[in-house]
Amino acid sequence: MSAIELESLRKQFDGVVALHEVNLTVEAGEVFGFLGPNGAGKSTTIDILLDYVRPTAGRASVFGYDAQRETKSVHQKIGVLPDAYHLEESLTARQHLVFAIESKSAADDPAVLLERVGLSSVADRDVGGFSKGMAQRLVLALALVGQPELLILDEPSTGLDPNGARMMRTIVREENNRGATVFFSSHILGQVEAVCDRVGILADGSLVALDSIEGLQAAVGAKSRIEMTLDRHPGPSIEAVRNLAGVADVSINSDHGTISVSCSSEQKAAVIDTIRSNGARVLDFKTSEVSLEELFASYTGGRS
Ligand SMILES: Nc1ncnc2c1ncn2[C@@H]1O[C@H](COP(=O)(O)OP(=O)(O)OP(=O)(O)O)[C@@H](O)[C@H]1O
Repeated sequence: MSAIELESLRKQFDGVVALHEVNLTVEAGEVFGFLGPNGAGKSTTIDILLDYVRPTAGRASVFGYDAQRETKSVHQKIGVLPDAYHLEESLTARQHLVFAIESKSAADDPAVLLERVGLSSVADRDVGGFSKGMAQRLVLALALVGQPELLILDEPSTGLDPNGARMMRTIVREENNRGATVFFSSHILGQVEAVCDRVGILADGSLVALDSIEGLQAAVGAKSRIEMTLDRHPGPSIEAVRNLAGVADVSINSDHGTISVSCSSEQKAAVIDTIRSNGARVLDFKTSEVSLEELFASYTGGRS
């Protein structure tokens, strides 16, 4: 059974088409990263799954339940960390959790949830005085109430420090290990790369890529990045490098005399030879795997 199914989903706000005919299936048990530049349509998709927004056409379902017609059943399956949330300033973190546990008729222990998100020491403070990161941790704890089958996390790392980001990754893995599907939108691509089985990239309301990270790397044919330090400007050989088969991207940093090339692994030697053929000496070079960040830019035209 699929956890999320979007079928020809379209949303138009007045003059703006936020989603064009989006088709997507997220399988139960997956950790799925939903990526896209600002305004791509990620929050709109999540809002449709929760029935906060109605689609113009098409259908969205969660574990077979129609998001618009069977909203209550859908909500019972989902724990959500929304893009925008409201906390009651005069209530403590523990009181928020107690309330959420009662309203979901769940059996969670608030102390355990507070411990998991690192808020035990501030459990009884009013959340009015919480920092952005502390509030974000609390909202994550609220999303975990009732062991939902599907966790929807909209930009979960917002405001988190590096320890908080690590905690988030640990929780995503723990939740997935107990069987939950995790659907998570993020701009912090390292977060997605570290935990996701598959990613979908949305750009201008259309899904432009859908694959594993390795699959995306193979699809753009650019698995390696070479950074070279040269003794002079590479001159016309730069165009020759750009034209080599298997080269996806070339950028020059004139200030530092460095050039950086994304290419297929087999073309690394050809890239260096082409630079040398123009008389430039390669003083130093290092190679690395292309990051998801670069893949993202290549799919979205660097819009984010
Ligand atoms: N209520 C609304 N009324 C009009 N236009 C809207 C509304 N909500 C979203 N949009 C438009 O729909 C498009 C998609 O917005 P959405 O918030 O889904 O993007 P996003 O991918 O979540 O972006 P971000 O990363 O900035 O949160 C944007 O052009 C946005 O301006």
